[in-house]
Amino acid sequence: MWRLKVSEGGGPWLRSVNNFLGRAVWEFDPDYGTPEERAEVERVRREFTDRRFEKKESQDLLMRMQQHSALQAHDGHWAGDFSGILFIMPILIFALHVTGSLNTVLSTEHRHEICRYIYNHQNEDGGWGTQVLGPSTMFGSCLNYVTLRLLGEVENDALTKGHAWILLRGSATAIPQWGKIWLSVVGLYEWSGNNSIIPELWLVPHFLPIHPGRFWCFCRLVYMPMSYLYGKKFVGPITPTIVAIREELYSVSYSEIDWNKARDTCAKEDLRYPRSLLQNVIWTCLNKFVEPVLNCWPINKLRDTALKNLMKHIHYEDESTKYIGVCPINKALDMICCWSEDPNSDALKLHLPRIYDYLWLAEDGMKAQVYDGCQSWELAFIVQAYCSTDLVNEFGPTLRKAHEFIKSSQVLENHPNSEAYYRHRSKGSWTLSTADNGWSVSDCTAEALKALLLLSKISPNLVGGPMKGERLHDAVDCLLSFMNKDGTFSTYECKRTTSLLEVLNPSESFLNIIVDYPSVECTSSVLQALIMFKELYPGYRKEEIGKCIKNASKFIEDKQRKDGSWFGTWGICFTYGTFFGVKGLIASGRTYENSSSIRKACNFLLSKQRSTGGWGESYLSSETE
Ligand SMILES: CC(C)=CCC[C@@H](C)[C@H]1CC[C@@]2(C)C3=C(CC[C@]12C)[C@@]1(C)CC[C@H](O)C(C)(C)[C@@H]1CC3
Repeated sequence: MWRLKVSEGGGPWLRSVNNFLGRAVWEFDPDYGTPEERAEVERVRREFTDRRFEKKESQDLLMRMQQHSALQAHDGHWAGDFSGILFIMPILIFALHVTGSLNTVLSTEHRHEICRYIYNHQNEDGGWGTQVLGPSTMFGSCLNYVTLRLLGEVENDALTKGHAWILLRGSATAIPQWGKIWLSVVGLYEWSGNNSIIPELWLVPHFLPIHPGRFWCFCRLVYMPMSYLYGKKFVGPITPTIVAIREELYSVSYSEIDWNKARDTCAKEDLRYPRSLLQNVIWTCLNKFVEPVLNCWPINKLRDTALKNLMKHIHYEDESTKYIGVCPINKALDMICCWSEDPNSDALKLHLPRIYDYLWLAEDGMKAQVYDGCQSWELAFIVQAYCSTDLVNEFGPTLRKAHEFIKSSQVLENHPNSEAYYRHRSKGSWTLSTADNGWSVSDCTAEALKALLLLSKISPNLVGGPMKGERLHDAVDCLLSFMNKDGTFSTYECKRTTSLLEVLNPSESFLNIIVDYPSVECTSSVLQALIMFKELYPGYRKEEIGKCIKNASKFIEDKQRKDGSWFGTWGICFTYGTFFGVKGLIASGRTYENSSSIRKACNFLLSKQRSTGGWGESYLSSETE
């Protein structure tokens, strides 16, 4: 039976800054579990599959069975599923396929569970969505179809239906940009059918707004390996399976495809953000003029320099995240880059055991998470919830373990030579997940600090000793370092460039990915943390904190919409945004009586209450605003 291993790791190829705290990995142990327990696992799996079209999310039943009496893991955190995006497992499988490590990293049981998941989440029309709840797209369908084929699946009804879906809607030539790039990497699409992702862009002077070092970290780190692979025109091993899939994905034979035409084709199911005229002009110029010039002697010497530079940055990212990466996408792509540089490299060996950090198991099968978890973030809220009840005395041991977890998950140092690699300060911060991930986030730091400050008010006999003053100061220094010029807060870094550059986003699938925009959520979390800190430590960086509180609350007030709500970027949209908007304003002294913002927010929330008494919202709010 499968078992969840928490805070474990070891061996020569797995490194950690804090003994793997928070690492949750599923392992198959054939001897584990009683016959009754195994029968129960089978039962919940069957139930999921039988009802898969009505209820698309799993309920994490296998984890709940493991944790028996309570959900908290022995290391203090609450493990759980953090998945839902259907293009992440494919890129991980592509990376394993390209590097020849599919069967060494994934056991037969892993592969079996991955297929179970993909089949369970195939839509009734035969395609796959970009995410579990969504309608079928070319992106989701092609990538999941190819993944099943790479995992050795052949000739069955599900594949036949998937295949038909793809061919009926214009075939894989109509996959959006990211799909084109990934299919090119595994040899299922030609690089000439892609738009340029010029590696030389990284060589422009850093003071220019267009330097990728100024882009939002996800965009920067995902396009970094993409650009490397594009620059090298890298193609993985052309195995007999790849040759076979080439003939399945298209309506004409692979050798007859018009790649020039394919470059600008995108299925209507996938075209969320069609390109503007200006964008078309830019991409045509890049493809027709810039790229050919860059390929001419002697300018083409630049490409080598550009690629070497990119690889240096890729190694830095891998090392500073202990080979986890800032997200699974860049992890998988970086892994392919490392392999293309040297198939026997230590870097590749260090990448492999970190694949498991992204895999999660539930009754619907094995899925890929969007991050290596959200341990620190969730734990901070759970602690705050406990502290808001009068049950603290009854849950001393739970809070003590959670407290220990927060203290041990703080990032203690900046990454070496961080500025040269465009990294923001990390000393004193918390990540969304584990300390090994290493990427500090403004609001994750704020919420962890809030939890610590609340715990510091409870007797140490009950919840353990408070964190040392110096480390609290590090946390506050780090929070202040995240402040934008106007007193607002973005996610991982400060806002570094202008939104005019969004014109360079060719993805068709994602909006606003070039700039790290301030959000009401991040600004509110930091505001609350600073106010709570100021009450306990009034003297520390008094003026800056005071100014920050003023600007941040003003930003929140200004961002409120006419109907009293706030647009939330990072959760299900208006309900989530309003929750943060209100909490921020209340923390800074606004009340129902003295603030029209709060009154408007109340009216908004009351107007959205449902007849059952609760609140809910469609995930489509974000897209349709
Ligand atoms: C689509 C791609 C590229 C896949 C990787 C997904 C990441 C980019 C996403 C997944 C989860 C994600 C939405 C998240 C965030 C950033 C982008 C993430 C990491 C952050 C950390 C931003 C700040 C937010 O306030 C909050 C902490 C809630 C979220 C958490 C999830």
